[in-house]
Amino acid sequence: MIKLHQLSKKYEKFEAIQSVSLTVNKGEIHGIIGASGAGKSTLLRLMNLLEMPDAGEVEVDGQTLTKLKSRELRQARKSIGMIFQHFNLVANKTVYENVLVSLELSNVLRKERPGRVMECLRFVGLESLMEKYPAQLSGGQKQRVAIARALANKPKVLLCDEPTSSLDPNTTAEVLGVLENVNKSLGVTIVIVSHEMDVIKSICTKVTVMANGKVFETLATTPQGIQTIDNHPQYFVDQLKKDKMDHA
Ligand SMILES: Nc1ncnc2c1ncn2[C@@H]1O[C@H](COP(=O)(O)OP(=O)(O)OP(=O)(O)O)[C@@H](O)[C@H]1O
Repeated sequence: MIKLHQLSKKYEKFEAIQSVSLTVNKGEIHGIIGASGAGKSTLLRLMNLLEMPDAGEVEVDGQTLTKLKSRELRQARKSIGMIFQHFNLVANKTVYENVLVSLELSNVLRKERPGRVMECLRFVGLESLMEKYPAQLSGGQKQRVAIARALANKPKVLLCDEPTSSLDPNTTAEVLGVLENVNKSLGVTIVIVSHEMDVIKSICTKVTVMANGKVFETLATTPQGIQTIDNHPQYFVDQLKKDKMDHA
């Protein structure tokens, strides 16, 4: 589904990505993990040419993006959705309007838009919040709006840049559940950049470890399942007391 061939990217003289080749197969949930500065986000942004490589090729769904003219690239990008750590929602638009924007931008027929927006909101379980504004939502709800917006154009690939890094453990679990559902029931291939090992282990079927702008290793993994924690205040008290005893 995604093939990167000897990709390189420099910022001034700094080589952020150094001749990286990587294949993401159709249907995978492919994790990318590594230390801060390893090049994970840059590599993800190269997959839809949000960053242009200095050298190498990017192929997505059989099309070599790096060879396309700007109009063709805009068309090809419709099959690549993206979500971000800080959600990137439009603050003065409602949940409904935030999803609608992506259909307006891609010139979907006007009469088809309302049905498609509602379909996406239903998928992420947010129909009842369609009139709310982003500031009225929790972090998990905001990320679900962003997922609905990314799904609006029926992408084949969803790129996720630290999608749960601003969220608490249970909200992380909620968002990971939605992403797993996007993969399983819609057949969307997912690439997820995270520095959180638990996130990567929970849903990924393949993981690439990056270091210093290079692929250190890519390995197949068995998803361990999504963990939730007890949200009851006594749980936190018990954990704090346990830690104190462990260090006594
Ligand atoms: N637009 C930019 N201009 C200059 N340097 C950049 C730019 N984007 C990234 N870099 C540098 O490239 C390197 C890789 O950055 P990148 O964000 O891809 O790493 P990362 O592995 O995602 O790290 P983190 O987990 O901290 O986000 C870093 O040293 C970063 O400072």
